[in-house]
Amino acid sequence: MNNLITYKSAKELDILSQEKYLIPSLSLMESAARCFYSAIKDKLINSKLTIFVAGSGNNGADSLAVARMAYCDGIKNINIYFVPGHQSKENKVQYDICKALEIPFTDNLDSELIVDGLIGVGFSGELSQEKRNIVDGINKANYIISIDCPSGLKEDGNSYCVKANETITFGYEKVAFYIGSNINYVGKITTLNPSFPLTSISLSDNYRRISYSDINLRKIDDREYKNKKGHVAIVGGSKEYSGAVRLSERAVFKCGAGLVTVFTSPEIYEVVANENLSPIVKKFEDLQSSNSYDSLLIGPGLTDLSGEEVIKLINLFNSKCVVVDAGAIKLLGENCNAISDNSNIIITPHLGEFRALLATLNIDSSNTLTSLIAVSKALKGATIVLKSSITIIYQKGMFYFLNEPNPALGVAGSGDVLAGLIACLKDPIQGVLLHSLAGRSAHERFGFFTCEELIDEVGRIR
Ligand SMILES: NC(=O)C1=CN([C@@H]2O[C@H](COP(=O)(O)OP(=O)(O)OC[C@H]3O[C@@H](n4cnc5c(N)ncnc54)[C@H](O)[C@@H]3O)[C@@H](O)[C@H]2O)[C@H](O)CC1
Repeated sequence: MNNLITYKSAKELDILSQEKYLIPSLSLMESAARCFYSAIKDKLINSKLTIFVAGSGNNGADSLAVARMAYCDGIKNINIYFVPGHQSKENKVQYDICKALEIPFTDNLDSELIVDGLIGVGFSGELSQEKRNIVDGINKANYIISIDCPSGLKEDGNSYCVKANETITFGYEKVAFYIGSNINYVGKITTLNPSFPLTSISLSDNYRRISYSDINLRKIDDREYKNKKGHVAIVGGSKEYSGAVRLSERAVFKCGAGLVTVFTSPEIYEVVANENLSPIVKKFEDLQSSNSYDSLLIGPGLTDLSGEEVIKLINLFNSKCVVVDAGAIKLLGENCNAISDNSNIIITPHLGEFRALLATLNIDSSNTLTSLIAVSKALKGATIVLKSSITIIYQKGMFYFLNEPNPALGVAGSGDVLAGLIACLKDPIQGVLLHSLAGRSAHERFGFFTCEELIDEVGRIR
């Protein structure tokens, strides 16, 4: 798990390094520029002309410092494109050095390689038209390397910004990289530590990037009997969507559960009961107690229950893990007040379902992270798994991001499998990681795949 930080915290890190740990600002900047220069030196040598874009803040100062290091190292095919404004004191120092060294300045952005130091984590609000024109000019280059973050990258998505091929960021990756479609503007990410005393500073930020190395599935003992391996109740299925509940059920078994009971619509009871040999199959009305079950998954293919009926079942499992997916998610909004306190709900919406939920709950949708907090609060502290090419999990005040895009996972039934895994493991992070890893492995094995193949891959990995 890696920390991610907001722009505000990145600035705090800078200030703490200077004020508490007495590292001079120019010394941090020198280290930042030095490690940045080492990382891009080969590209500078091989470029006919590199333009260093420098704004008037410390991001611009970094750009000036890197340009100076390259120049002093004998790389003369560089120009500086300086954007005047209210200059920080470090910027003034770096600017004066570049002028004294007579490094050429230009007002032309035509170049195959651009180092983008227009604005870093000091960015707020919107870019002026003048800055947008500069961003457009930068974006015409063949290759762009952004310092710390692409200039103009907003923390709430919807950015008008530099589209970098690479971003070399200082200290920690920034949360902004993983919001909305921002990742498309960041390019390859490298994280360098200039000399921030990272291990001495405890950040209050609640953002983590998760990866496959965080997979930590409960080991199933050799002698474990089916009752010990977990019993999952699944409520779902309708005449229109009879496959969803079956995919969830198979995913639960392949994930290691010993027992699954499916509660389904009377209309498809025969189909589900006859075509599936492993689960116990019952009708919706038969679910009267949570006693025999470890968790509940409600929603796959569900169309025939009312909001009141869904909430009643969720509340029945009040003290246990409840995963709410697909057809049940849309019923939550209008009935959220009826959800019991202290429930352990995990909802798994895709972006469309999440937007619909925001509309029903009358929550502002302009900032993904704040809207996740608001939805969780409205649903009595629910955990939210927001599914997209970057999955965001919001749980108990923490945000977890998984950035493992896989076009093959965007296939009918993929969400039913994920919901099944989370219900079986009773852990959204482990469920999301296992689903993603199985998707990657299935993609390598089959190319594009069906969910039956994905489920088999879950069994192999588990
Ligand atoms: N020791 C250090 O100082 C280190 C700094 N690093 C680098 O510093 C930047 C952060 O620098 P800061 O001066 O705080 O801010 P920026 O340069 O990112 O931006 C300020 C600059 O941008 C202008 N601005 C802000 N918002 C807008 C807007 N909406 N439209 C137009 N212009 C805007 C503002 O007016 C200022 O001129 C960090 O990213 C690092 O690159 C290193 O971390 C090393 C140590």
